[in-house]
Amino acid sequence: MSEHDLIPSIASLDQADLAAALQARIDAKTKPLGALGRLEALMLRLGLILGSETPRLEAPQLMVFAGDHGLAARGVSAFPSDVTWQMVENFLAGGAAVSVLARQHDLTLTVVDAGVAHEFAPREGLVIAKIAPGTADALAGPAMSPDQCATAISAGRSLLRQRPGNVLLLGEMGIGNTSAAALLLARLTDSPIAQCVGRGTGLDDAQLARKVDVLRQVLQRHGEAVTPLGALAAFGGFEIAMMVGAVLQAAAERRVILVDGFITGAAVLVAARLQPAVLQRCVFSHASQEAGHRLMLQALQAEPLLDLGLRLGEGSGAALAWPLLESACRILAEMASFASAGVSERG
Ligand SMILES: Cc1cc2ncn([C@H]3O[C@H](COP(=O)(O)O)[C@@H](O)[C@H]3O)c2cc1C
Ligand SMILES: O=C(O)c1cccnc1
Repeated sequence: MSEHDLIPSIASLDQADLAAALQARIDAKTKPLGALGRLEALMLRLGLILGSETPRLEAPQLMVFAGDHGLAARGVSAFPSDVTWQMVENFLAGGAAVSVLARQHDLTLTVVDAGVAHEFAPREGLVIAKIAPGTADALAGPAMSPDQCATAISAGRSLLRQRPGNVLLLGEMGIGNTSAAALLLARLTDSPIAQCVGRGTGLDDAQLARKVDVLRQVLQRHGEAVTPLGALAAFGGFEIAMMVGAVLQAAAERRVILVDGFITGAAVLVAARLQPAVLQRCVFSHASQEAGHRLMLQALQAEPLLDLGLRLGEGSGAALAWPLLESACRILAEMASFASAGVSERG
């Protein structure tokens, strides 16, 4: 498949008239100018993405992409790879953090096996789209072949096409995937690896130093992998590549993309390097505790909504931020203006 067929074109949302109308609507509401703070920027963004002064969020899809990483065998995570499939079972059984939050907020939760090293019994809420049982060790060779990378992106796009609604909430699970995300961040922003690496599932100081050392070697081994797709194939993982496809498709369909933490951010970074207008469709849920996320947010020109010290992933931050999007839409639609409520304007 050529890159042209793989990557949809995504137009820039330049709608000066709608932006002006939205701003006037926000400013006319019964409150001092700007008093709803960053919620006002969120209203503007949602209005522009959905092309309406009174945007409505429909059938939100929380999709958790899961995959295993060959590099995990190098000791870059505090947990063993088996936790990936065990947590997939936990998501489906309703016991994980993201399961609880999805239930609380009526979000449709779909878990996607993008490449977990485990055979799952088919059941509702699980999509088996396995590219392979885990990526290869990125220190020994590329994590995936160019073909596998293209297949994963394409699968992410078609999964999105089949889902209803106009909001995608991104989540992921994959032991070792903070390493893949850090590698992508370092390569695509040309940043020192030490600034991109964090403790992930909870490495101590010595383990963190070892992780930095392993990742530095991986970067050296793949010095030629400088394009977004080249870096994605070199570093992995399947769940990240599938999210790249889902993000591109969601953006092409003008859905709102609610981005979670460090790993989903890496997928958005790759997608944005392929199609910069993707970023106009994104809302960033939170600032993660993972070191490197600050740099990633800068690269994504993102102002996250929450700062709760989260470092979990799964889409838990996206699910927590979801009610703010609902509030933004309701305020645009339902809050009175000075004129409609008969409230005196500023003297
Ligand atoms: C029980 C458990 C539940 C999780 N839920 C998300 N993650 C998070 O941790 C992993 C990334 O960290 P690292 O790169 O250090 O392996 C991902 O699977 C991520 O979603 C979890 C990790 C654990 C252990
Ligand atoms: O920010 C995240 O997404 C994150 C941080 C640590 C571990 N897993 C995920």
